[in-house]
This record gives sequence, C-alpha cells and structure tokens, in this order.
Amino acid sequence: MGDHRKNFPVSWEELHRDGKALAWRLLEHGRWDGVVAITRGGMVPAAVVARELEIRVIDTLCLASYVDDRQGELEVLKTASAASTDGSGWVIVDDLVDTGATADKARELLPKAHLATIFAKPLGRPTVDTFITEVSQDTWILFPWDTEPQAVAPIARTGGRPR
Ligand SMILES: O=P(O)(O)OC[C@H]1O[C@H](OP(=O)(O)OP(=O)(O)O)[C@H](O)[C@@H]1O
Ligand SMILES: O=c1[nH]c(=O)c2nc[nH]c2[nH]1
Ligand SMILES: [Mg+2]
Repeated sequence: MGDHRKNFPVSWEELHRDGKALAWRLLEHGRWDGVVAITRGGMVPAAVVARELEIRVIDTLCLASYVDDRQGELEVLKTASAASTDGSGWVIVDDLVDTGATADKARELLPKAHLATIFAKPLGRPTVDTFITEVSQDTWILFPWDTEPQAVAPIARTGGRPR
C-alpha cells in the first residue's frame, strides 16, 4: 500500500448524508441539464445528487488511475457524450479529489461544467468548484464499497502506524 498515515472510513449512511449535503449546495446554482458521473467512484454520489435534484439525464466519464492506493497513469476509458458540448449547464460528480489529476482531465474535456465532489484533499482542492469535506493529504478515504468490517488492534498498539 502507499504512504498514507491515516485511514478515514466512511459508511453508506455518511455517504448518503454527504451526498444530500452536496445536492443542497448544488441546488443554490439553479437547475442542471444533466449529471456526469466520473466512474467508478463518482457513481454513488452522482446517484444521490441526481435523485435529490430530480435530474434524470446521467452520463459517465470513465477515468482510472489508481490501483489500490497507488497512483498510476491516468487513463481515459470513455468520454461523456456531453463532451460534444463544452459542458455548460452540466455538473460533474466524483467521490473525491486527491492530487487533482482526474479533475484536471474532466475539466479539459468539459471546460464549462461545474465540478463537485464529496471529499477534497489540499492538493486537489483548487480544481473543484464545490465539495463537502476536506481531509489531509496523508489520509486515505475508505469507501464502503471497498471495505468490510473486521477486528482491528487498538490505536495505541499500532505505534501510530495505519492499521
Ligand atoms: O485527484 P486524483 O489524484 O486524480 O484522485 C481522485 C480519483 O481517484 C479515484 O479514482 P480511481 O482512479 O481509483 O478509479 P475508480 O473511481 O474507478 O476507483 C477517485 O475515485 C477519483 O476519481
Ligand atoms: O478510495 C480512495 N480513497 C482515497 O483517499 C483516494 N485518493 C485517490 N483515490 C482514492 N480512492
Ligand atoms: Mg475515480
């Protein structure tokens, strides 16, 4: 695994709540023509946002760069059909910005779209228009689709290392 010092586990309930918080923030900007989910991580937040804002036009932009918590070269696996436009009136949703590389590519493809995430780390924060929660750069966010409950040692016994 990579060099992250802290894990930040997120539950389905927390993600649902934060997705709704993101929808409230996006509502302030008026109506949206559609949502572009950056797959795969953006799909669940995008579903919550689309449901709350009654948006039924949903597209995907398929970008991949990480294997586990190691960043590799960013691959564009599929563009959004909204990419035939400049993206104005559309909101792009992802689960998080970390280094900002994924968000930079989304902006390159849809320069006028609004970019929204649930989480932002400091390096990526300037690339996103709206986000809900900031976490430190050395934190790894653990999403519910990547995790399952298991027994762990007390923090004090790990010597401060991530478990
Ligand atoms: O700001 P960055 O450093 O670019 O990192 C953020 C991106 O990394 C993760 O996607 P990942 O490449 O793991 O693909 P996935 O969504 O299919 O899991 C996450 O879902 C974001 O899209
Ligand atoms: O599950 C994830 N958690 C993260 O903190 C992260 N950063 C980039 N990609 C990520 N994926
Ligand atoms: Mg992703």
